[in-house]
Amino acid sequence: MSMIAAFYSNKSILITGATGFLGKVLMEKLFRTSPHLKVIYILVRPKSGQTLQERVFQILNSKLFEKVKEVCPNVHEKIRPISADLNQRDFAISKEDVQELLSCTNIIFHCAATVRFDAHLREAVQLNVTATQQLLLMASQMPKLEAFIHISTAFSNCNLSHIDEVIYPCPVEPRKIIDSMEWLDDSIIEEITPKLIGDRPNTYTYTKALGEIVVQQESGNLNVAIVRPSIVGATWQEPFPGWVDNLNGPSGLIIATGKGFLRSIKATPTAVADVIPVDTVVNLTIAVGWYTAVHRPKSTLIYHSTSGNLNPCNWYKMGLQVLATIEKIPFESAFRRPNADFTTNNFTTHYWNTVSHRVPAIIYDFYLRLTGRKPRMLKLMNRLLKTISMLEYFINHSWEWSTNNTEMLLSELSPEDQRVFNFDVRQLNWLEYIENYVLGVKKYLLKEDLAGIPKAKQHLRRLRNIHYLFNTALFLIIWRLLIARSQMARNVWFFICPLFKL
Ligand SMILES: CCCCCCCCCCCCCCCCCCCCCCCC(=O)SCCNC(=O)CCNC(=O)[C@H](O)C(C)(C)COP(=O)(O)OP(=O)(O)OC[C@H]1O[C@@H](n2cnc3c(N)ncnc32)[C@H](O)[C@@H]1OP(=O)(O)O
Ligand SMILES: NC(=O)C1=CN([C@@H]2O[C@H](COP(=O)(O)OP(=O)(O)OC[C@H]3O[C@@H](n4cnc5c(N)ncnc54)[C@H](OP(=O)(O)O)[C@@H]3O)[C@@H](O)[C@H]2O)C=CC1
Repeated sequence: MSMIAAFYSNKSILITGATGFLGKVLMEKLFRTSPHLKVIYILVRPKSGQTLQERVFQILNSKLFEKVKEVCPNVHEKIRPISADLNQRDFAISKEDVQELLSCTNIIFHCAATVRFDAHLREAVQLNVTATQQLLLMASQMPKLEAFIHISTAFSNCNLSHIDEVIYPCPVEPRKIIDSMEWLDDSIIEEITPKLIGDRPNTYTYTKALGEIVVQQESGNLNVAIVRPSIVGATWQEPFPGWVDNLNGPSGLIIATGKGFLRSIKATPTAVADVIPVDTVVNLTIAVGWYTAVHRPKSTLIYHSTSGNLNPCNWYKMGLQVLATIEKIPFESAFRRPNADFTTNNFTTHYWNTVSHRVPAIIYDFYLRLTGRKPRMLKLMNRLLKTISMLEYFINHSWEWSTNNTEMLLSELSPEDQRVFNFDVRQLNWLEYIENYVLGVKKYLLKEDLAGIPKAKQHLRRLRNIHYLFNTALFLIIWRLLIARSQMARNVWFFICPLFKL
């Protein structure tokens, strides 16, 4: 029997961000390995016109939770959605719910955050700093609380090239930032944001770093730990390989590549692609909750959930495997034949963005107009290029993260726990993982049936023929124009004609 699984039996757990990518997998794993846990409280806000119940129903009836329903048939009775909005003071949680949370909670996993790179600083501070501060205040009033696990990011200190499992200071105290958000108007905040974030690329990484300092400064006597995942990708093994449910990180770019939108991206091919499977992050997080509660370390421990120093893969290898898999398992209705490459300097990036992205989009929009349809391709391409410009920072830098605490924790686990809560990324086979990731993007993000592969391949053959025809026609038009204007071209033309019986 797994000691960690047994630890969570009869426990009351609070997960923030449980409706997110990481939160869903965390909830699924807890229910599947500790079906006798008492309750999982999840802070949920109404979204896209769905009520709390509808959102929970949708999650529990998703493919991700299929196995849970076998081992924990009454899972719907053990999940307790609590209406909350982290944007509001006190999270807009009812007094009754607050009382229940304060009196019953044993473990907190704080996953909620805004992960948008372009979030306004006010929004990012509210969600990634102030909300963390407020949750810590709530936690300090929980008599039964055994551990508070804060999910940060390995990129919170991405302005450094070597990052240890420690909390680094920020130039401005979080409390001063939180207070200034109370009275500064948006335009002034926008003006000072570049100065505040300094050499960090966006408000996301900056506010995640501030959130860590708040955990350090405001945890009081709480038993806290911080987990820092790098680029969280699809599941490696459980509950099944390749599961992913959002466009963040590599997923969106895999789609853009497979659909033929993305033809080039500025990357450093040899840079470490520090992707970490979401189930690996979750296994580490659950083990951290157990270790923090049972062993009660004297200080706040930071755990890096990264792959680069233990089992490195680079962007070149990842990109090649993405393309190879798409070749074998194409996506349906591609705009163009998938074919992408990395650029390594700004000039070629701008050149290929014009030639391979914007000009084809303009031509296609012209075709849409001719056929009486609304042009949309250039707008979509520009949004994709904006997205890529925000992601490029992370694929043109390499970082070294130490993983002493994570490796220490792995050594503390029994063989059974190492099997059940496997976060040993050294066992990861990258080619297999990337293939399953692309397959998962097709099945779980694009909702494409594998039975459609022959049709998708036929569509690609058609696109190839159209591509050849277009290039041939373009060549002939240019050549005819040249012949009309150049004696040299005429001489060459009349020389080669008999050779090829033209
Ligand atoms: C030699 C061989 C070469 C082979 C080359 C082949 C290429 C292979 C590609 C695959 C490998 C490369 C992968 C690299 C990417 C990895 C970088 C990830 C870095 C994350 C590090 C930090 C990790 C964290 O701690 S949190 C991570 C989570 N956050 C994110 O990932 C970013 C979140 N997203 C945003 O911040 C926004 O989307 C933003 C700012 C990027 C764009 O905002 P905007 O409001 O303009 O657009 P949206 O409405 O959000 O979306 C617009 C449009 O784009 C679609 N989309 C959204 N995200 C992505 C994405 N990541 N990739 C692609 N497309 C995306 C979205 O669906 C929208 O489309 P619509 O049709 O309009 O809905
Ligand atoms: N994805 C990644 O690559 C990485 C993620 N992380 C960290 O992991 C954690 C989870 O990330 P991930 O799952 O990818 O992010 P998602 O965007 O998928 O999930 C974010 C979660 O936070 C919740 N949330 C956001 N705003 C509010 C709000 N105002 N009130 C209540 N809940 C809110 C969302 O709820 P709702 O569903 O209602 O929007 C959602 O459940 C974050 O702390 C992130 O920084 C760290 C490294 C990498």
